[in-house]
Amino acid sequence: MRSILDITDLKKVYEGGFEALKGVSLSIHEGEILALLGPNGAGKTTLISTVCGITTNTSGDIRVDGYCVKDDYRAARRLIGLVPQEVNLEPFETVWNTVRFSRGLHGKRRDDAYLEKILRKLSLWEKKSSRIMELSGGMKRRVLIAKALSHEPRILFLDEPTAGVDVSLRKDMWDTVNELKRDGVTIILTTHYIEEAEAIADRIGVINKGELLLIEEKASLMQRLGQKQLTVELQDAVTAVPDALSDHGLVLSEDGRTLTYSYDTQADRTGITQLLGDLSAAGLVLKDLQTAQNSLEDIFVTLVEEGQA
Ligand SMILES: Nc1ncnc2c1ncn2[C@@H]1O[C@H](COP(=O)(O)OP(=O)(O)OP(=O)(O)O)[C@@H](O)[C@H]1O
Repeated sequence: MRSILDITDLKKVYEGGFEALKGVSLSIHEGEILALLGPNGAGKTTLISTVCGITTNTSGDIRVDGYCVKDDYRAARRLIGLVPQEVNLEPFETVWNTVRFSRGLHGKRRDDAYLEKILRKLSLWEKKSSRIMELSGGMKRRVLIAKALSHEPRILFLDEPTAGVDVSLRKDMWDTVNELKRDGVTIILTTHYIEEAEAIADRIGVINKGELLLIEEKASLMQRLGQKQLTVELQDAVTAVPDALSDHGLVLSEDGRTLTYSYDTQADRTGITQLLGDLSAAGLVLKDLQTAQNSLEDIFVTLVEEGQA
């Protein structure tokens, strides 16, 4: 797969000595959606800001389609669109002028047909003459995207695109992001919402305390780290897990009615057959069985906790 952004050993030490990025290396594949997950203060915004030239890196190398962000700033920056976390629009300006000025700022020739296409795609065409202050929060966020796309970038950074946005708007945003991907735009988004990464990302990177803990295909990550749980509902409550079942690592619920067994989905043997035999031999009558896959959230929490330990 062709990479469109290569970051090598990126370090950022802020004035005052705080080390926000401690040597991050990653490559972004052209056309993918990468979600960067991490708790508050992990370094996600710092990473985006250094790639976009808003802050300078202390050391390391950043190349956008081969162009060095330091030595070839203009060529590199032209390929990037940034949708910032904060809505930073001029309230009295119209939607149309906002995107037109933004295109001009990047030194691109006027192309009203292209801007119309972008506004239509983002369902903003009907609002092109409205002033920003007249728009809803969701529309303002879409204007930020239109602005970021105004100079036809190939990589779009979205810094927490759905922070504080209600559920239905969040889903709209995911549709928009997917559509941009279909148009060939490479997308890197940061998020606190694991469900967001789960819903739209092709690959997931986890950052904590300035370090990239992992970067992996979503599907393989979930399969590799995902455990499954088998929950057994008992006909009659028990006060403790019978001794004969102690090898299975079962967890008894507080009401004594359910036993939970965790198993590795990748293992050759899950141990379920043995468990069911032992349950029966222990005289327990089963009322119901359920299995559930660990969510990305469980995986993420475990990773960050391991990193902190
Ligand atoms: N200008 C600055 N000067 C000093 N420290 C800074 C500066 N900007 C950010 N930091 C620190 O760097 C760390 C990483 O911040 P950053 O904003 O990159 O995190 P983040 O992962 O984007 O967090 P959030 O999810 O809360 O936005 C934080 O501890 C933050 O306080």
